Amino acid sequence: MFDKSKWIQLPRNVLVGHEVLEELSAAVSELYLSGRPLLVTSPTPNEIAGDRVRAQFDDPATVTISEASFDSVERVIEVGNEVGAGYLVALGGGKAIDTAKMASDSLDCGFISVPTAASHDGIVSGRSSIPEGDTRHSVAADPPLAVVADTEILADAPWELTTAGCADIISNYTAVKDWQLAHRLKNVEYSEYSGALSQMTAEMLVGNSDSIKKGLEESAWVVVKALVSSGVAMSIAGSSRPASGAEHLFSHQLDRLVPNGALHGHQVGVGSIVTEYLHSGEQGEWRDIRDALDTMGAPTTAAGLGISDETVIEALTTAHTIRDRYTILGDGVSEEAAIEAATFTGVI
Ligand SMILES: NC(=O)C1=CN([C@@H]2O[C@H](COP(=O)(O)OP(=O)(O)OC[C@H]3O[C@@H](n4cnc5c(N)ncnc54)[C@H](O)[C@@H]3O)[C@@H](O)[C@H]2O)C=CC1
Ligand SMILES: O=C(CO)COP(=O)(O)O
Ligand SMILES: [Zn+2]
Repeated sequence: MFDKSKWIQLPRNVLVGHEVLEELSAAVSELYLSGRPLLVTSPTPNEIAGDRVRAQFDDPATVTISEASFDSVERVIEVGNEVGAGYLVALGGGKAIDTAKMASDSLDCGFISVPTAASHDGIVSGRSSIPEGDTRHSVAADPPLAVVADTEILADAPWELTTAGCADIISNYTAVKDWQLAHRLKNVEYSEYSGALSQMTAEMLVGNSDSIKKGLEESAWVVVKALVSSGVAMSIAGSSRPASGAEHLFSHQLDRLVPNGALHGHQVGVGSIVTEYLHSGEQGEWRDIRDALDTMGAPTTAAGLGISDETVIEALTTAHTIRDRYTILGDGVSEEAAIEAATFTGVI
């Protein structure tokens, strides 16, 4: 008897484009939500667009957080209960969105994702990525009910945030390879649709790299569409596997070793160069990944990330411990192998 079943949760409304922020309340009223909106944001995004969001609602409440952590999630839940929030509006980068995403699950209310930077593919995903001590949790959470991505705001954001988003997408190449490897070696469930969508998203972004240029609003358009598509791949998979492999473990480890270091997307991009080398060797496609990152203006070296060579090696040799996710790092890469891979690829 066929007894497989699955839920795929996706947003109902996705608005992308010039000045769509002004359509936020219209997108919300389409969702038949009730109650008081609670804006979950961080200081800079609040300054940039907080008033424009608040102006669209009656009696909105605001909570400002400074990091993605379980404490921040608790704070949002507390404020949400205090003000009787009917739904959350997450305004900001990945940290504000992840925090709101997880809090909305506990508050049992929906949330709307309003990214102010095209810097990560958690804009749409049904996962929340929260560090805790020596580990990082990729927590299942409902995806946003709607996404409102205003390309004017995204294009005005510092350019490195957009190149970080590009790198987060390019890292899908190695994430999918790690997922396929785990499927072959560890019988991890693999979704052909999700894997293909994730890979195609990376290919399309690289194929459109000519239109990704500083100062062009069209760049924000191209990148945010890829971020949405990658988030959908995660929702189809029901895990972050299609967009997070060994290169993400490397980045999560860097976050522990160098708190407040480089941007998430930039770290996973550099990680991808090395893990692609580990997958396919000297003649493999690591040069294509490096060149694509370089063309878009994302870092390709330890120096570009502002970290030491030693930190890169420490992160590479310990990244496999961060979570139970089988990747090309297996049960650990030796120091010699890590130095060889990072040196050959020019990362150190
Ligand atoms: N849940 C998921 O599926 C995913 C989660 N993530 C998570 O997202 C986080 C990374 O997201 P980021 O956006 O890189 O970090 P972030 O949220 O810390 O934002 C980076 C910086 O950009 C600032 N910023 C945002 N919009 C701005 C604007 N328009 N102008 C000026 N400054 C602006 C923020 O205030 C912050 O200082 C990580 O914690 C990562 O693990 C990343 C990918 C997927
Ligand atoms: O960053 C992500 C995908 O780009 C989410 O991945 P994690 O589950 O590793 O946090
Ligand atoms: Zn990522």
